[in-house]
Amino acid sequence: MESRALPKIKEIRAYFMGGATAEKGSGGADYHDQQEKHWIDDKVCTPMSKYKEYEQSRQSFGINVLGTLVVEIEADNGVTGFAVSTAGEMGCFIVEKHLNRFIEGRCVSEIKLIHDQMMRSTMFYAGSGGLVMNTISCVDLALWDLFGKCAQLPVYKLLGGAVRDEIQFYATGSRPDLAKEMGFIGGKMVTHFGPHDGDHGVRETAAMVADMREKCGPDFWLMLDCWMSMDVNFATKVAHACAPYNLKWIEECLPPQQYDGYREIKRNAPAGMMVTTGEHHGTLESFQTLSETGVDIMQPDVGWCGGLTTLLEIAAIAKAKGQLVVPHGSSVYSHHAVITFTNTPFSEFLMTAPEADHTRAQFAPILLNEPVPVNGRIHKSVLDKPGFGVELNPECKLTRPYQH
Ligand SMILES: C[C@H](O)[C@H](O)[C@@H](O)[C@@H](O)C(=O)O
Ligand SMILES: [Mg+2]
Repeated sequence: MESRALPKIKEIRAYFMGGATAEKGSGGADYHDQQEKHWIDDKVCTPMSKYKEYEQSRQSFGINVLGTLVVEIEADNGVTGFAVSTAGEMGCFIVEKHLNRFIEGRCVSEIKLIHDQMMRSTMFYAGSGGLVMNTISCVDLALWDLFGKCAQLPVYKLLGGAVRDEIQFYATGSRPDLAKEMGFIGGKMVTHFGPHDGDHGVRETAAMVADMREKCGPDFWLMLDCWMSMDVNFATKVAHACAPYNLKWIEECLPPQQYDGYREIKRNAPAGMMVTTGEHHGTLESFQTLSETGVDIMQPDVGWCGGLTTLLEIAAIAKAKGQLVVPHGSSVYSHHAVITFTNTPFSEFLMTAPEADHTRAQFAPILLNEPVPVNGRIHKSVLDKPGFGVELNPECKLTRPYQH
């Protein structure tokens, strides 16, 4: 039986929403771009926190300057796939003025060839991740969405199908106690103190964990997300200060490339406490190096690491090493991947409700039909729609700044 002829790609288009040129609070894939008084911007400790003027708000130093990139790819049969990521207007330039040449005219199934050409052709300016890798990731995800829509299959079935009936989630936010009531398996909190706060910062962080342990009982998972803000000594002290409260893991203590530091923290961590990182790592090679440090969980963001094509390769590296791969919260783009991974027993759901007191779509408002966990879970049947199963919200004002 001949395989059905698949269409060719007619046009790729890039739009943006939010970012430095827009009103604050656009949300979307740049989910740090929220309104005032949101838990996600409440004195979260970052590498900038040692500068007093930037200590209170990550938006004050520009965490939300990029905005959302939307990539649309239309096939010659009229079917259109799309994806969103964090790259904004600058991502539009890269898509329309550089990457378009590798995409238009190709068959919708030539995802790996296009991915290789995007990676090789940007090597001279991509470095090891960041804006360019976010842009490539967004194109890759749009290609997978288009392929699924042309094949009339959900992406997870294109990848070989589910290895479990549902995905269980931990929640990232300021209220693990409420997350427990909503059925999540754990709660990850941000840290508010760093090395510049000295031992007072260690004590305050441990007190926060102790308080939440009191509220959540002995077995609910509690984790800390340090967002690159620490050094080896401070992270090690915090880990040991929180060990009595059964901290399950300490996440992203250091900047991405400090591999020796991660190896050191892993070596010095309390027995049984996991060390994790990865969301700001941006190439397959960096995950190979990270895997060799011995971290327990690698946490790539599928919208930032090179897309689904790279995430599949990262998952294989982790699997070979007996490590878990638990992608950074990236909505449907990671749900379709992780339900096919045997080394991803749970996943992250990032609470974008300002008080973290109810579930709200992570990329709200840009995706229609974006699923949220019910009782902390998403069943595979929820994913049974072509592609990634979401559509662009027509009410979101998108701008196409460049054409080719
Ligand atoms: C909650 C963290 O500070 C970040 O905002 C979040 O994006 C990421 O680190 C996470 O793991 O969810
Ligand atoms: Mg994190």
